[in-house]
Amino acid sequence: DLAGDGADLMTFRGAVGRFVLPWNTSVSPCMWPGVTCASNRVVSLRLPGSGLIGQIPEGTIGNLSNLQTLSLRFNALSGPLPSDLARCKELRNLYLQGNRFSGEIPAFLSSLSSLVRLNLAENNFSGVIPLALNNLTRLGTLYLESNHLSGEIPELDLPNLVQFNVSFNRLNGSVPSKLRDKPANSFLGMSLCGGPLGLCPGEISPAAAPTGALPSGSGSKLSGAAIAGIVIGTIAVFLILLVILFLLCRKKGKAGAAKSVEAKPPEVEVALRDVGIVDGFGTNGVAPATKVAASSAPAAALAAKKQLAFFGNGPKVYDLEDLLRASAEVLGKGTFGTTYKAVLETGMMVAVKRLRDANTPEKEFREKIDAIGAMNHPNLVPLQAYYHSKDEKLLVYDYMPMGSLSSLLHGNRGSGRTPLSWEIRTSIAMAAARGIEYIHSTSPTASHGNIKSSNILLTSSSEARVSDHGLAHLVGLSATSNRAAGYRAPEVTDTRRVSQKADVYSFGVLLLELLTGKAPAQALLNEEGVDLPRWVQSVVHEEWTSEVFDMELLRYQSVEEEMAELLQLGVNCTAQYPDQRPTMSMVVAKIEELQRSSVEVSKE
Ligand SMILES: Nc1ncnc2c1ncn2[C@@H]1O[C@H](COP(=O)(O)OP(=O)(O)OP(=O)(O)O)[C@@H](O)[C@H]1O
Repeated sequence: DLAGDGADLMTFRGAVGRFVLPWNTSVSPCMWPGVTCASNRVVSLRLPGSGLIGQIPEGTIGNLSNLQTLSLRFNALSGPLPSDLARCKELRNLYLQGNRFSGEIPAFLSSLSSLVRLNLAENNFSGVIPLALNNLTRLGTLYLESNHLSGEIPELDLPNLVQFNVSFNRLNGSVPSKLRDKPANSFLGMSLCGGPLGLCPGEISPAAAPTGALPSGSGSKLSGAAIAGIVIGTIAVFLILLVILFLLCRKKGKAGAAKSVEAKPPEVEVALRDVGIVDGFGTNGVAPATKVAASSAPAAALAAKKQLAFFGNGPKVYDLEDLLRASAEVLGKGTFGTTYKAVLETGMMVAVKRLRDANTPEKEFREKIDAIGAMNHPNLVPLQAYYHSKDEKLLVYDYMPMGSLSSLLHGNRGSGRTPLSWEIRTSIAMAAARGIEYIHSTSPTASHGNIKSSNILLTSSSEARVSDHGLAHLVGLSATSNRAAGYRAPEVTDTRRVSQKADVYSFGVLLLELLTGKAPAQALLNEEGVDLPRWVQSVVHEEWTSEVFDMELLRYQSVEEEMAELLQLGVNCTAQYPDQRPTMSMVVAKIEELQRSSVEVSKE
């Protein structure tokens, strides 16, 4: 049980990390840095580069029988591996690279049949590579480089092996047939032969073999005319493809422009007032394509009487009249109404949200909006001002020029796309988590109520900020607001009563979205999306395969553990029962830890 796991971990700490592991027995082991639990057992222990030193005793980690991931890479651990590690039958990932482990590669490793990743590189292991590793039929990664292994490489036949390296050992002989598709840099620093390393002495090249299946040059020489035909044909096909591509791009460009969230300025400039705001002409719809009649005199008089209410002590650089004169462009239509980008005559840009169906009584509205306006945090989109009348409610926010995380992740997946790096993704996760943590810190019942990727907006320097805070409570989300469906915690039946733990659930979905690149159910207009928590868990249940991650993250091999941990955090946040989910403060602490460890890895 968990208490037993905790005691074993403390013994482990006493032996190899007494002064470096800040584990506190007054809290659950699941809260200790590096420890992850599931179903009340420790399932992963990740202590990369933590200053651990010495030999791991028996009866410590070996007792963690539910362990799936053990990462002790880049420490100063030495001696043989404890033999009771053989009892960790659930182990999938074993990262021990960069230590001083010695002795033979233990035979028991071959009995850990769940292993998917095994990394023993950069240690002092000696002896031969055991043939019994062939029992590990799920193995996808086998890294053994920079040890003192000797003898020939055995006939390894691992159907799922993708990553393989035995460089810089003392191996000899030839590369076994089933490993000949691996690149030459899997076998560096030794005098091996065969496969990618060239022919072994006495070996005949398959191409030179008289009955070789591959066509060899001399027998099938092409005539000059045939070659010319092929060249001309290829060029013609290429040109046709180019024309098709060009036509497709043009078509897509046109369609995209109509749909785009970050729409181009409309051809005919429309003032905010012209969409019917304040003077009551409009229907809260999309900006008309052509300029509509100038506002009527009564409307102007109304506007003159009414004023914007500003928050904060900064200079009030515009008034309602300036705002109504600003040129407007629809950014999108959301749950609460339509949002416009307004460019004031001074060139200042703001986002104006025109609330739909906001028939909250004035007093209550003002109280709630004052509370929203008083929120001040670097990871929240600041509410600058608001306007309230019986028929019209406007909220004026800072304009976020880089748009939303949703459009960044799912918009423009074509060739012109700039991939979202691991660093940007983690910093967005960090910023969003801090924004939500701040909201939760304002009162024990305070929540955002509508966390999703279209409500995470980015500043010009790609810093993320949470938007729409407080609106779910101000206006009340309609149960039919489907775009939030994929983010909604299972226990939420009344969308006005959203708890902090429901925000954690939505944030978990957002994390999974960031890592997989997939949109949750109904998050995108006209697209299906997937039930992300269920999908991730089904893939992960099979194996921690890289398939679950966004293709754009696959090049960040060095931080694959951090990625897996962030994914696990997303899974934990989307636990079915609210009290099994972490708090936002715990989430923030975990992401901070992962960010630190990513930076350390990148320095290695
Ligand atoms: N302050 C802002 N700066 C820049 N763009 C914004 C701003 N606020 C909203 N947007 C953009 O306007 C679009 C519409 O936003 P809006 O908040 O009205 O709807 P939503 O986020 O799609 O859904 P919901 O209303 O449920 O939050 C969003 O896609 C977002 O990118």
